[in-house]
Amino acid sequence: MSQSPIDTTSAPENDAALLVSDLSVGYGQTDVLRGVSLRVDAGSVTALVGPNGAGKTTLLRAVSGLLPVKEGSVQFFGDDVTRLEPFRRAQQGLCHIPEGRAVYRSLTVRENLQLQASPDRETEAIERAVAAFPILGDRLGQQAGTMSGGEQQMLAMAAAYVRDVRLIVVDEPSLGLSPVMVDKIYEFLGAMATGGTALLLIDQFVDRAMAMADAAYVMRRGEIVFDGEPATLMAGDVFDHYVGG
Ligand SMILES: Nc1ncnc2c1ncn2[C@@H]1O[C@H](COP(=O)(O)OP(=O)(O)OP(=O)(O)O)[C@@H](O)[C@H]1O
Repeated sequence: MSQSPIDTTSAPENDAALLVSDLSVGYGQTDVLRGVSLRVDAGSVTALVGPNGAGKTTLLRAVSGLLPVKEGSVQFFGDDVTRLEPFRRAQQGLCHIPEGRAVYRSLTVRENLQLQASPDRETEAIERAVAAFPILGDRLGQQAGTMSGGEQQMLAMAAAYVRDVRLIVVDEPSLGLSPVMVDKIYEFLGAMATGGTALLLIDQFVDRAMAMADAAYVMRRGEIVFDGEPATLMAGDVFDHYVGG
């Protein structure tokens, strides 16, 4: 087990899709993350778990640039993006799928996809999204907010598919969905991973997340307390030890 110290330098930096080093982030005067280090290897899946309020969402928001970093750095495929605007990170191939159904509810499915697509590639984007989630093809003219929760989540996930994405950071993709929908979402994530896209995944369905992960991290109270193999974390009472029952 290699729960500490975390070695973020074991491979050349350009083998890392994401390299987070000694990150401290907070809200106002309150520090939430303290000295967090984490790496996601290119083309691999990393799962991040931890109890409620541990700081997982805060980490993803800092990675995609939605929260300012107090100390430490974020590197994306070898480039320091710590101070880069979120849209610049997105242009470089970072896709953040936040918790909840991240769609423009008053726009149609087609309009949502067009907004996510690269300029001049809207038609291709819609074709790719429909190939991934055929149900969206029947709903192109429908207001996104009137679709079911699962359909909205598919639309949100399709954002990762309509442009050239190198790393997806995804926050609780299966929250509130039926088992069938969760299957579809994981099928999609699995296909993205097989295609070579790196993933950083938070999910309360720990078994599902760990089943597809190459690496696992546990966060508690704003600090990483475990990093290692998913199988190690899931063996015996290791998970309970780090995450709590
Ligand atoms: N906008 C905010 N302003 C102030 N504090 C916040 C804000 N958002 C989150 N926090 C606090 O930061 C801490 C970490 O929250 P965060 O949402 O990152 O945890 P999490 O691990 O994703 O939790 P969960 O699994 O419950 O979603 C919590 O104590 C939370 O109350």
